[in-house]
Amino acid sequence: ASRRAAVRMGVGAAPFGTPADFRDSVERALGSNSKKHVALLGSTGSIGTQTLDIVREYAEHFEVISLSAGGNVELLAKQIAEFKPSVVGLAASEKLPELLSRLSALGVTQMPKIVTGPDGQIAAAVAEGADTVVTGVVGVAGLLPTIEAIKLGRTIALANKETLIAGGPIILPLLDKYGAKMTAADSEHSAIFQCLQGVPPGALRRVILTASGGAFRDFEAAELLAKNAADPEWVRQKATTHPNWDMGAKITVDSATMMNKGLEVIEAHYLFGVAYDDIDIVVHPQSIVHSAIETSDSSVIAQLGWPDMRLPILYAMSWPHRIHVDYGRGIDNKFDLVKLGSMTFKAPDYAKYPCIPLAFAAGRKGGTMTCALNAANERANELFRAGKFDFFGIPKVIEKVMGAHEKDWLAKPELEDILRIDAWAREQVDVEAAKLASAKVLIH
Ligand SMILES: NC(=O)C1=CN([C@@H]2O[C@H](COP(=O)(O)OP(=O)(O)OC[C@H]3O[C@@H](n4cnc5c(N)ncnc54)[C@H](OP(=O)(O)O)[C@@H]3O)[C@@H](O)[C@H]2O)C=CC1
Ligand SMILES: CC(=O)[C@@H](O)[C@H](O)COP(=O)(O)O
Ligand SMILES: [Mn+2]
Repeated sequence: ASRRAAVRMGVGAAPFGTPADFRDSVERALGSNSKKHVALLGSTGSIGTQTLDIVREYAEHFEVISLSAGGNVELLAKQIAEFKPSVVGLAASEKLPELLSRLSALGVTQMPKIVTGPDGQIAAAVAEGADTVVTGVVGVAGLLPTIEAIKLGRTIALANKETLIAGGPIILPLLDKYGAKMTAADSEHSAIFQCLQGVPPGALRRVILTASGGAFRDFEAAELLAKNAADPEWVRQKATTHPNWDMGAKITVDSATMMNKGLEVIEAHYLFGVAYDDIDIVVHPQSIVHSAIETSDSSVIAQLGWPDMRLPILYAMSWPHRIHVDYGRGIDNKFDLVKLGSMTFKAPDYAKYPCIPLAFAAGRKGGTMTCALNAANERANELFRAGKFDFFGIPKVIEKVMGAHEKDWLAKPELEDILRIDAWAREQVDVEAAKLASAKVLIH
């Protein structure tokens, strides 16, 4: 499996030679006549806007072909005016009139083709002329557009981990069938991917996935329980603020429960073919070591840098090449170990973060269990942010949904099975939430 995954991700395909040869190859591949043509899903979000920062700064290497967004038409209109995509997807159909009037106010005369509703993202993903699809949409809403892009053989620069976690059993065979590549934009997986370049297939022994520890990393489990009982609103506010990264609301809460790390374990398994027993999690509060690998000869290789998502996004778009980045030009400043001074590492507390063992269990079970885990988490996370659910209720309800899914579990699902189980798991969360609410235990 690891050999197949390595080939799928093109590990070992990086150009070797003298630095001058390398520079030549970059210029040939990414020179002004050979840009990457980008379809960007979720252009108005954290990943989306940072992707556009890169395109703006390195316009000689990247060009936007299409954009898609949920409902932030104010920002979407500005992006259309600046990047002049040929296709735009807008999920919130009812906001089309507002988008059109904003475009008119901005003096946009070169109108893109605009597709609304769920088809909007698909239209953006398959837009003619795009070769690289950056998936910055949040949640399983990215599944269908990603599949359609894979069918066209496009490179998927994957930020939208939920799509791979829910759809891994169908996406991996599709990548093989259509010869499409998937590169990693998630910072940890970018680190692993970068460390793997030049590592021969079969020589990956272990992955060391680093975790910031999220919003509650400085609390003992009992202390956090007591705080939650006394002031759940404080816990809710804190859970939606990440100590190191400026990210969307859903992933920030996933980081606080450490479900984000659980999802990343499954993501690493699917991307790199690494067995669950060979994935370790280490809490590293500074988020400088973005992850590491151990090779078969016991060498440990890590990737380091300031916490700045633009670098992993850039590499996911420019792979297998590395473009020249001037200090301060788009990406964070020069990395400096002396300025950094020190780094710390500790083991995660699984009692405090039950989402991690749940994700390992779902991953080991495989098949549709990761879809059930992902959907239950998405819904529980949403209810928590809406103030309808308790922080500690998130893992409890996910565990219940996973248990209930055992009887319908499928090892080799079709797309229809994934969509059905995703919907079912969300409904189950609502059912469980209602029961818990009547017991006045977990809902406020
Ligand atoms: N942010 C980060 O640093 C990192 C994010 N990721 C992953 O990247 C993905 C995006 O995260 P992030 O950028 O933080 O999230 P945000 O919430 O900041 O952005 C989400 C984007 O998706 C759009 N969107 C939401 N729902 C839909 C829908 N149903 N149809 C179409 N578009 C939709 C939003 O549009 P609108 O706002 O217009 O409604 C927005 O553009 C997630 O899967 C996350 O796990 C991974 C690593 C790091
Ligand atoms: C930036 C990024 O890749 C996020 O997934 C980040 O890793 C979240 O931080 P945690 O390590 O707290 O989950
Ligand atoms: Mn990450």
